[in-house]
Amino acid sequence: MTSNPTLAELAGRVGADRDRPAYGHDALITCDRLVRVFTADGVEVQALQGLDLLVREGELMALVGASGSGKSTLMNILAGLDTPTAGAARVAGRDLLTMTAKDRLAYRREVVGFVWQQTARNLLPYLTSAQNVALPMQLAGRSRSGRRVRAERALELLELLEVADCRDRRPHEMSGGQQQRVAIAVALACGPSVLLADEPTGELDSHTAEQIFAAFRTANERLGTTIVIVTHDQAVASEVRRTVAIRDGRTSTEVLRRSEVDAATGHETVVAREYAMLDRAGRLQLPAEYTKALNMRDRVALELEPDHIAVRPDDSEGR
Ligand SMILES: Nc1ncnc2c1ncn2[C@@H]1O[C@H](COP(=O)(O)OP(=O)(O)OP(=O)(O)O)[C@@H](O)[C@H]1O
Repeated sequence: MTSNPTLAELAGRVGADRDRPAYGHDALITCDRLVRVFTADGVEVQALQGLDLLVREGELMALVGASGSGKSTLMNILAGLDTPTAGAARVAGRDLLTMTAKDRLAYRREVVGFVWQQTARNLLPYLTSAQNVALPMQLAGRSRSGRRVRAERALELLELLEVADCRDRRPHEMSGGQQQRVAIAVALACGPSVLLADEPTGELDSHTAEQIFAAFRTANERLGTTIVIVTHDQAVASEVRRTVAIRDGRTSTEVLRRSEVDAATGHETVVAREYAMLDRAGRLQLPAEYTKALNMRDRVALELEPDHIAVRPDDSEGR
């Protein structure tokens, strides 16, 4: 490293920084230092504290985190139901902070689809499955394409999600798992760029939860829809290639999984690796179990090595 850069070198660095593409320029979902503060009874709660997240087009990913870590707050913002206090959030080129009420309505109808935990919140009780799936198309002004075309698309989606046999049933005539599959079809009706699901398997047993997860995967693979699922269910979380953990209103760690094929046996195994998120200010959240194991608190010692940075317990005592 040069300790005294020349003026030309400094100018070169500034130029390189300016030409670097903006954060998240190629992502479908970009959250940049997202903040959401709630005030209840005069007390401020910082639900999101500068959260950074990038999701690329076509991803199927899970968000996990303890109760109260900010998952639902983030989902409500991405769904266009709530507005952040500060920071930036963009989905499919739409700026979620500056959208007008009219743009927000169009965004909710055309860009995002959602599936909630409570099966009852996803479907209208007095409509059949086919009518529930056709309704968003009608509301989005696709009536010009005609009732028959909407009914055909509704049936196609119910077939894709393997609940075509439920097309004439109302929600109370179906199991929880069937209702959630129909809910996914409703969420996909207008061909959204992003499908958001907040604990979609929370009310289901583990076997049904697996089937619902398979339905999300089908939607992701066959329709190319980008899907973000909030879940407490470790089994569901480990089914996806990427799981991002949220802690205290920030993304903290990320697990990436990839398949490896053994050249000799041809066996495929999934290898998982955990990463910590480094934010744009250089902040890093160390997993609590790591810091506890080495009794690290308040201050740690850092050393820059040629190919890594070592983080050691505070050794300043007695020096
Ligand atoms: N409307 C609100 N008014 C005041 N505080 C709120 C509001 N919504 C959420 N919070 C607070 O913000 C924090 C994050 O809540 P959030 O619901 O996003 O967490 P979560 O990770 O989804 O939790 P859970 O897994 O229990 O659903 C919590 O401290 C919560 O009490």
